[in-house]
Amino acid sequence: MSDLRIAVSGAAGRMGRRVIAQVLGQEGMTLAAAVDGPNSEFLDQDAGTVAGVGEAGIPITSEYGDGIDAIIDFSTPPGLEQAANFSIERAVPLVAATTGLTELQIALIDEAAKKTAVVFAPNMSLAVNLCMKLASDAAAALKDAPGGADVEVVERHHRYKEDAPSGTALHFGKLVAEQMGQSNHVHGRDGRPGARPHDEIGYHALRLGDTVGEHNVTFGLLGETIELTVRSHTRDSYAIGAVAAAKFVAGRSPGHYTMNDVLGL
Ligand SMILES: NC(=O)C1=CN([C@@H]2O[C@H](COP(=O)(O)OP(=O)(O)OC[C@H]3O[C@@H](n4cnc5c(N)ncnc54)[C@H](O)[C@@H]3O)[C@@H](O)[C@H]2O)C=CC1
Ligand SMILES: O=C(O)C1=N[C@H](C(=O)O)C[C@H](O)C1
Repeated sequence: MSDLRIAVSGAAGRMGRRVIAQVLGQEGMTLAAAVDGPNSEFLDQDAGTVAGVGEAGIPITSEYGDGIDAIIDFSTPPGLEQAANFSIERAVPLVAATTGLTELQIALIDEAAKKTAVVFAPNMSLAVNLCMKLASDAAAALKDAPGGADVEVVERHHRYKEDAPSGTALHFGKLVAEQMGQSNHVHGRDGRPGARPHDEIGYHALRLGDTVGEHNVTFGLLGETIELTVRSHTRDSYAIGAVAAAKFVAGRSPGHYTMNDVLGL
């Protein structure tokens, strides 16, 4: 069987470099393209060298080429648009990992899923996706807890992160709200907001040094508290999940697939 040819979007970024390292290190997988922004200082440089894993023979470019079996995108909202448009034009399977997208950009991913197989997830890590399931289960069990359960989501990331709260924090909140029905999503608190209504999920975004990524979901009951915490120590936890997702979507029927599908959760 021939190698799976992967294009990495956001190739010179923190995540792109780790994805390239994974792709180059895996049997049965080839780096077919390394795409970064049109103004990237890394254009024309070797993708493997930029990733710190030795020469790959693939230059970083601003355009996709031919012969791509799947795209893994960890870039920026415009980078995701470019990747999704290419995926739509060529029916190339897409792993969409960029967060902080607009409704229009999400609609573009939906369009791609009509043409090809797509995994669109704010977090590709095994531990985080398992924690999402646990949070959903906890929310279902606590839905009718006596006195009610207050849910707060706290996330910590590195100082360079551009969107807040994280896509993962928002997804935790969505999963909880699907079970418990909260319709009010509050971002931080200030002044005198008054007593906390039950119909609310609070989100709090911390930006600290080089923190890779941490999420905490707290269920506050009357008399006791439950906390779920997941910490990513290395970006490889996301890169490994993304590469597994690329293997999963390649050659699969069009449609949206989840990380639960990929990871068998
Ligand atoms: N779903 C997941 O598991 C994870 C998602 N992310 C998300 O991935 C995204 C990237 O994160 P980082 O690597 O930390 O950011 P970064 O800022 O280090 O890298 C982004 C890269 O995208 C490049 N870029 C800009 N325009 C582009 C274009 N048109 N086409 C291709 N590339 C382009 C930039 O030049 C840069 O090299 C963020 O949205 C982040 O939230 C990050 C980690 C895990
Ligand atoms: O920007 C990051 O670093 C991360 N972004 C994702 C998000 O916004 O949820 C996933 C992970 O937490 C790291």
